[in-house]
Amino acid sequence: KKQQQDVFEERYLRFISILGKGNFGSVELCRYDPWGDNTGDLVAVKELQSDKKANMADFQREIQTISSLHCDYIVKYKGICYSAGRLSTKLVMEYLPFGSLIGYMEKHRQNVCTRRLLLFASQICKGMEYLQNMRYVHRDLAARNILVASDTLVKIADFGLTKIIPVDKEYYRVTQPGESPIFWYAPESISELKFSHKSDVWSFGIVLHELFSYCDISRNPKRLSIQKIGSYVQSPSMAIHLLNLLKDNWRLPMPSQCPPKVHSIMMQCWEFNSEDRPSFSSLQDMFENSLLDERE
Ligand SMILES: C[C@H](Nc1nc(-c2c[nH]c3ncc(Cl)cc23)ncc1F)C(=O)NCC(F)(F)F
Repeated sequence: KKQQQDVFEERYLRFISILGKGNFGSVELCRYDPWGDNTGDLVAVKELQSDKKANMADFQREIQTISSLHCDYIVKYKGICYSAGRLSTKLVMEYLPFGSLIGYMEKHRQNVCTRRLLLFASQICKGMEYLQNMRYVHRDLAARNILVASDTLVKIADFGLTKIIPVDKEYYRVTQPGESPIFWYAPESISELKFSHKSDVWSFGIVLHELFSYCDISRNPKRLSIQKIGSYVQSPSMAIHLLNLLKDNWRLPMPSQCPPKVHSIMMQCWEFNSEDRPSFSSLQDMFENSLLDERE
């Protein structure tokens, strides 16, 4: 059923600042203020950067995706705003004041304990479990696409690359790679452009590494992989080098002070064969247990 789309009138959408640039759109902080007295809500508004037709189809799919998701661990859809003359649609979402996980960690890493990292990990896992039950594959799960709602709540965002798994298949094969974040990609995604719930599990393992590295830029997956591959390698063959490393069982080095249980969970997410990786529901159980064990 077509969900009742909340329509936001552009004339009441007051621009405040640019929050950032996404896959093919930019997100602005606005206040929706119909009364004109600054009592309206702050909202995050995503609009298509360029007016390329191809992107418009992708953007419509992103709106379709996010408007169908209702989960505490996924950024909330609020509605759409038809821009002047219907030239382009804007996606209106809830505004999370604590910003992206990367920025939050840069600011607060001193007082984020292991227990809180495990809480964030289990919330991302719950969001991914919900996404899997809706037959969606995120395809861009990374700390840069996690938002912080409060000191004890994170949410998954940016559904620009999300695809629906067809009912008769276990995976989705994309046609063109685009500017792919290969350092978050499972081997089968690098070599065959195949994406599945199990390739999202691989990316979840990378997010775990980012979390337990406190999103330290000097230890981020891209930097650590390029250090291993050699920075002289140019991009198309970068993927081949990375794939061969993964075939030879190289994996990202464990973050310092990473609990052994979390180390083992990451390694399970990074099993070369997708069917050997855990599901998000079994990952959820592992977090329930390790949350109980973790003192602090
Ligand atoms: C392109 C946009 N970039 C940024 N967004 C925000 C942000 C703060 N608060 C927010 N509240 C709702 C939304 Cl949708 C974004 C923000 N902060 C810094 C950014 F660089 C974005 O969407 N990034 C993906 C993700 F949302 F997952 F971080």
